[in-house]
Amino acid sequence: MILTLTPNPSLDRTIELAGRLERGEVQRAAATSAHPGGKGVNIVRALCASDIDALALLPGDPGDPVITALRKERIPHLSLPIGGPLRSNVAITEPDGTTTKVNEPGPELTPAQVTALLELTVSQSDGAAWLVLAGSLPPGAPVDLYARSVTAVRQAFGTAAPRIAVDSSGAPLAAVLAAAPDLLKPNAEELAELTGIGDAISLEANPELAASAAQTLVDQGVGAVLATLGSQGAVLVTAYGTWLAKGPAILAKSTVGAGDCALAGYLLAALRGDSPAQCLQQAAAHGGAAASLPGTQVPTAHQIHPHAVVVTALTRIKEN
Ligand SMILES: O=P(O)(O)OC[C@@]1(O)O[C@H](CO)[C@@H](O)[C@@H]1O
Repeated sequence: MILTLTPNPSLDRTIELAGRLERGEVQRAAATSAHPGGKGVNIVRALCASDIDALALLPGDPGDPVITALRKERIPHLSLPIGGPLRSNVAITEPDGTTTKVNEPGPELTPAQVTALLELTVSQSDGAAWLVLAGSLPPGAPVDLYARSVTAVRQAFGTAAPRIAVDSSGAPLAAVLAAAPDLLKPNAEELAELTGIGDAISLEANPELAASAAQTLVDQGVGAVLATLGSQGAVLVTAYGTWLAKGPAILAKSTVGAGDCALAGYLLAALRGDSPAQCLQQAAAHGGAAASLPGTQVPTAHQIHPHAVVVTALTRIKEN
């Protein structure tokens, strides 16, 4: 089973425009949609679409639109009531795939609610294969919440603890490095910010540079780094080697949630015991399929084509 924690979930509203976004103008939406979101929620939606046993943990009252939608969509979840509304995030998409995203900060959690969320995460980790700590932290959550979660889960279960993946950004991502998670899933921008190497544009344009930035994280004790590089594919760096994946060119409809689907692809491949290169291939296939769908829609099995993704070993240090 794959467990995810999303401390700052959202109702993701997507507004599709028929033309370019014009700043300062009144424009009409061609279509709109709303889905329960937040990175860990998207990962569970993507895993369920591939028939993988998964559970999303999140704050949220039973009547909150996010929780209501999760129930309606039959997405397995456990929510912790917080006595107030979750946030709404807005994505505006243009016909060429350009997406403009505005994310709210989220509701303020009390120290007791943060503790309850951490305790729920530890108790639900019993028997899980993976725990994914995902997204930004809401106001009130300490910046090292993910680092504390890694430590608490490992203390509780020792060698039987789930492997732990982190998909976050900024200070919470930097703070978790000290806890040496098993997997990090940064995009190019997050990787550049975390390592101080290059920037989003240079890392996407130069996967070898992205791989060497990711290598610095593995050298610091992170188990593996899956770095998604937008249309340039993805790289995977582990203690066993470095691989680059490149999928066929796609017409992107919405990149929102594509990184989450890439991580879901990696995890489902890891769960079935695939090699690192195959996990990367599945990640790139999932991510590409998600980007070709509107909004935060997740792909189903027949929309995902791992064999169309070419994986190249950049370095191979040890057999595994
Ligand atoms: O504000 P955060 O937590 O960093 O990101 C939240 C978010 O942008 O991430 C998902 C896409 O990855 C969306 O479902 C959601 O709106």
